Amino acid sequence: MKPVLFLHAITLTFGGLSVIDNLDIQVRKGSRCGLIGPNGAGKTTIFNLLSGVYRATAGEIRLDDEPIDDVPLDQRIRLGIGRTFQNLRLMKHLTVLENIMLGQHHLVGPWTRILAPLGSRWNCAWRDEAEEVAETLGLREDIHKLAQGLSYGVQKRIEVARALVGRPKLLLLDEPAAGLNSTERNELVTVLASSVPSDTTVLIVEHDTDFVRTLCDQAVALNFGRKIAEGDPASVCSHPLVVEAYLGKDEPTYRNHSKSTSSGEAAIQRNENAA
Ligand SMILES: Nc1ncnc2c1ncn2[C@@H]1O[C@H](COP(=O)(O)OP(=O)(O)OP(=O)(O)O)[C@@H](O)[C@H]1O
Repeated sequence: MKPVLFLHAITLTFGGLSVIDNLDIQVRKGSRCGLIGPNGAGKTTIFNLLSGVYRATAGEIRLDDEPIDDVPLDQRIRLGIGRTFQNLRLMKHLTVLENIMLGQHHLVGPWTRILAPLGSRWNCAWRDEAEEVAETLGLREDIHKLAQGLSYGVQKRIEVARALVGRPKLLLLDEPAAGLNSTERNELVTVLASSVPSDTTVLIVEHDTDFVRTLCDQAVALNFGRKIAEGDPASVCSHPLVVEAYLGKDEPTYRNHSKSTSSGEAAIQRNENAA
């Protein structure tokens, strides 16, 4: 089967500095693919290449066998590429439902049209759809609350809902578990597993390798913009080059890798070996 997402020989340089180096990645349709690697490895840069923020210096990106390199940023959503962000980007003065509905702009029109049916009795297919997505992400009881008063975990789920309501064929989740406590993280795994349609392909940047092992069926590890391992998540997370990339060669008892204390089968395994 042809991959739904195909990156071939992707290179990106900034002022002569190579950030992504001759990278090949293929992702199967419907896969939940984890993208892991230490800080600065190039993970978010890949998302920025896919969503059109950056253009590769060389190489080719295909979605559903169509090259997308020339498609401008504001048209990528129409190709079916939806994303969330490492740092929350919600309209905090709007309600949960309003925030979610804003993810329908490419399907419905400008925000004045999207939000017009709120507070009215119109039958409105897109409002109903946003409410359904909210329900599947466990947001039903908060739907009319302002985003700004809600917990970080709930706000993270609103971002996922806003991306999902745009009916993406490729969903990019940038560190969905970052900043969540273990209860929120487990809830997120459960709602993602049940709410994302099986034919939606999901690429997940995440430092929390337990999260990746639980949710994903495929993983790719990067370091310095290069692929250092790929395959099933358990093997990738424990691959010697991945362990070394996260922990370094000479620090076997390291416990607190910068952004991800819980992360890392790699980290945990190394600690256990050292104990
Ligand atoms: N616009 C830019 N100009 C110059 N360098 C950049 C730019 N964007 C990213 N980089 C560099 O590219 C490298 C990869 O950054 P990126 O944010 O993709 O890493 P990451 O793997 O997502 O890291 P983290 O886990 O910390 O988010 C870093 O060295 C970063 O400084």
